[in-house]
Amino acid sequence: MNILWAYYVTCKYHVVAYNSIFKKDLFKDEVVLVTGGGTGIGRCIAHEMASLGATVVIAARKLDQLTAVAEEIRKLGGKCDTMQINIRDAAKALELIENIVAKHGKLTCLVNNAGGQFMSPASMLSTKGFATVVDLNLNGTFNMCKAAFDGYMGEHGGSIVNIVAECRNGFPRMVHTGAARSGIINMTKTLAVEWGPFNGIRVNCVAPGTIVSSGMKNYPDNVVDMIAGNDWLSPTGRFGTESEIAASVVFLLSPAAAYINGVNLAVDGGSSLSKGFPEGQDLAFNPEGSLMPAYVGWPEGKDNVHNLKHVDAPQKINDLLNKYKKKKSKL
Ligand SMILES: CCCCCCC/C=C/C(=O)SCCNC(=O)CCNC(=O)[C@H](O)C(C)(C)COP(=O)(O)OP(=O)(O)OC[C@H]1O[C@@H](n2cnc3c(N)ncnc32)[C@H](O)[C@@H]1OP(=O)(O)O
Ligand SMILES: NC(=O)C1=CN([C@@H]2O[C@H](COP(=O)(O)OP(=O)(O)OC[C@H]3O[C@@H](n4cnc5c(N)ncnc54)[C@H](OP(=O)(O)O)[C@@H]3O)[C@@H](O)[C@H]2O)C=CC1
Repeated sequence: MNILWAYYVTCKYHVVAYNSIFKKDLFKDEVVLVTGGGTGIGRCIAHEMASLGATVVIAARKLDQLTAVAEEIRKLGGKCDTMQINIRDAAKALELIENIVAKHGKLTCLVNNAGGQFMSPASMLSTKGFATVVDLNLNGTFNMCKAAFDGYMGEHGGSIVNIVAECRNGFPRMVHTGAARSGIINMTKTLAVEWGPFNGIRVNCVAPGTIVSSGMKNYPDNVVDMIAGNDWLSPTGRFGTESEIAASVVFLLSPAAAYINGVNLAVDGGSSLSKGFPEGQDLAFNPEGSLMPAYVGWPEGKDNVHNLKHVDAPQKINDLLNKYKKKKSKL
């Protein structure tokens, strides 16, 4: 009898714990701003958060892309609004936050996903080119954090996730972004400490490795070719998916991460640990293909979990997803 009772209690509390974290309305009281939410990783984060009940505001420069994503989300039953922003403009950033609070009553989560760079060896890079990428990524992310603090979170609390890039061992051919993203990682630690006492604000980073996403469309064909042929250099034998980045963001914004503050979560399949072993040397990981199937959570639905038509990477990189999905993910 005691054993049966213990089993009942274990099951009951297991279910309670499970529901308390993963229920579909987990974010129903949250208003989430995702910068760069009209494309790629930002779009996927917006979908995931909306599917968990959040009111999502997506913001970037190109309104047409934002409108299309908002329509997708609304068709699936989610709540999504669009607003225009250039994150390099600090005054406009504050205006954006004030508009969100005026319209939606609050801003409880901010995902600083907007950003980017171009590829260039440091020796060929102009001073202006370096400054431009630092301004976009480092200053732009600070502008948004500060605006969120001044416009709402300083008084009411909230949670911020800064998307950076895996750059543990530097970033050859992208010195500007490596410097900017490392700056964001350090800034995140400082803000976590300074702003924690303001109603429990949490600030964390997610550092994607190489991800099959629309962002790759920004690179010329020769760079895409080079990237597409190098997935086996990761210990997982593959690149990551937009869904795998979105899942880590959802986790960090959720109550499950309530005691996580100031961290940089690498979502890179361990590739940052294996850098320094170029092709042809002893660490050839999985030339035959990935042993870790990809998690593709969005687009959602039983039959289209692996229907990847919404992922909008260059063809050569998008095609890799078919290779990665061969073994069904247990997730
Ligand atoms: C093994 C490799 C693995 C690779 C992993 C990749 C991991 C990362 C992936 C991603 O992040 S996905 C991509 C996400 N999205 C983007 O990157 C956005 C694309 N980039 C841009 O939008 C722009 O490049 C920019 C960074 C925003 C800059 O645009 P902006 O209009 O502000 O600058 P410009 O006025 O055009 O130029 C300013 C300055 O920079 C120089 N410059 C611009 N592009 C290049 C280039 N391709 N090569 C060299 N230099 C460039 C430009 O010449 C200007 O300087 P000056 O010439 O005036 O001195
Ligand atoms: N894909 C990958 O392998 C990796 C990506 N990342 C980072 O993840 C983030 C998302 O990347 P991904 O989805 O792949 O790439 P995308 O290029 O698709 O996304 C970048 C987004 O940022 C927005 N953006 C750029 N500049 C500005 C600006 N000045 N103000 C407001 N919005 C801006 C763009 O919208 P718009 O042009 O309309 O303004 C776009 O939606 C980026 O920061 C990227 O650098 C990091 C590591 C790896």
